[in-house]
Amino acid sequence: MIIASNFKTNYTRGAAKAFIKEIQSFISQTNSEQQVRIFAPFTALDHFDEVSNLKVGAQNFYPVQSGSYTGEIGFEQLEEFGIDTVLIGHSERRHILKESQNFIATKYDFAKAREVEIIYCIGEPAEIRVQGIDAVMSYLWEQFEGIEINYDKLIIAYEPVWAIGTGLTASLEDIEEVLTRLREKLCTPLLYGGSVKVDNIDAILHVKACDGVLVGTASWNEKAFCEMIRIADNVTK
Ligand SMILES: O=C[C@H](O)COP(=O)(O)O
Repeated sequence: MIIASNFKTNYTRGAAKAFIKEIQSFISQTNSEQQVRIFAPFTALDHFDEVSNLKVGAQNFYPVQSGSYTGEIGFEQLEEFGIDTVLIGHSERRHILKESQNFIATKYDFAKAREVEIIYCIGEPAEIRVQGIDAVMSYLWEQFEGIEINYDKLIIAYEPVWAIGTGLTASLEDIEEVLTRLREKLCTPLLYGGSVKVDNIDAILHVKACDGVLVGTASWNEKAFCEMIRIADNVTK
């Protein structure tokens, strides 16, 4: 399964390095088979010791190799550190940074052309959720506009906006219903994100169509993140 941590706007370079080192040694000692991803801030990107099933990725990028885009990070800067996994479409970029679906699709095409792994995030806000599953699915499918889903390095993360950083997790039934409906059209791994923590990860990973999790807040603690990886190791599907 895929167990991913998104640091968001947290962790200094030094703290991120210490975190990644601890996760690497946990994976090595336990021979964990999980595919672990850590999306660190740009300032923390670096060359890290090789642990085959752990990758450090980028939370964002500007869709250029390099150029005159003041304040942005292009692929040249990611390639320096061998970054080959990126987040695209995260709700905080859609809603807070106002990224349009058109711009998200441009970023997607750019990353796909460079053959990197993409964790593509989708999710509905609360006002859509209350309208029921059909409204939720229409909203989610709109977030695939311009996205070529037949890409072998694509992973989808379903993250209801109202569940992100709120402590409110979607019910297991809701997660299962959405992931099952996505599965009808997508053959990529499907993750759930939104207030995943040590106490609920086991149940979420047991949801039939769920191939892993994208964790924010609860992963910002080495011990808790290691515990989540350990729990995932005990889930057999
Ligand atoms: O990228 C991670 C998601 O936004 C989930 O964040 P959260 O675990 O703090 O709810």
